[in-house]
Amino acid sequence: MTENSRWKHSDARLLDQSILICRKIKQDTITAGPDTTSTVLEWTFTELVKHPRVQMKVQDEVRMVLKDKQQINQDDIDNMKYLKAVLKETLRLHPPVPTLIPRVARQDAKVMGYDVEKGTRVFINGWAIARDPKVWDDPNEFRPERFLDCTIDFKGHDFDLIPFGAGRRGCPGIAFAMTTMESLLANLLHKFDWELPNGGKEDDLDMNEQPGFSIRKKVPLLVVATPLSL
Ligand code: HEM
Repeated sequence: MTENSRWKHSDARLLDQSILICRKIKQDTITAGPDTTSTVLEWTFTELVKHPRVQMKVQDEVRMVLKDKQQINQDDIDNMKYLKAVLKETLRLHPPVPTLIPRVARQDAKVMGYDVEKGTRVFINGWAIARDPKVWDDPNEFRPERFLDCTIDFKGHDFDLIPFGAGRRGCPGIAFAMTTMESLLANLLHKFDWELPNGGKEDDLDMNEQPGFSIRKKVPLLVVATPLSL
């Protein structure tokens, strides 16, 4: 093998590896993206139908900001503080990846007095952390107002709220996910009112969770959308 062909061989291997990594990223992105965002939106509508007061309040905000506008832009979304609080509260109560992605300890460590041996598989229960009564008042209540005057955010700096994980392997899709969910939610609340079919009552809603890649509703949500102009 000539010097030149050796280089070609290693180049080809590098290229193969890069293609594999790109495929993996694409695969992760395709599976991690739509499933999680649609799960959060389904829970958001479930909570809004269950809490008509909140639905009315967030619709008032969206309709006041948008008026007759048909196209939403980022400035409009930035003026929707309550809509952002509604999404945050949904992510707190219904994080779609509740125990994050497991980690393996690369070396022996001591965490808050506990010994974690090298090789231990560690799950972080973000779901339980976000319902910890030591941190959250009425932790099981859906109350978006708690986020109006609160600096706790979900970007990985406040460990009380980590629906997107944190650190080097935290979710890279956070900005994309939030922009998608905020604009979808604003559009759907701007144009439609949402209620249960056949005069169903809020208490009839099944709030059970279905385990899977993301924690969806066990019974899919069925709602009636009434266009605003009717
Ligand atoms: C509401 C929407 C989403 C939620 C709640 C969410 C949540 C998460 C969580 C909890 C992790 C694990 C982080 C950790 O263990 O620290 C993760 C990883 C990941 N997410 Fe998301 N995600 C969402 C949307 C998206 C979107 C839209 C994309 C892509 C466009 C995406 C791509 C990824 C990828 C590629 C990883 C693996 C990162 C790595 O292993 O380094 N996610 N996500």
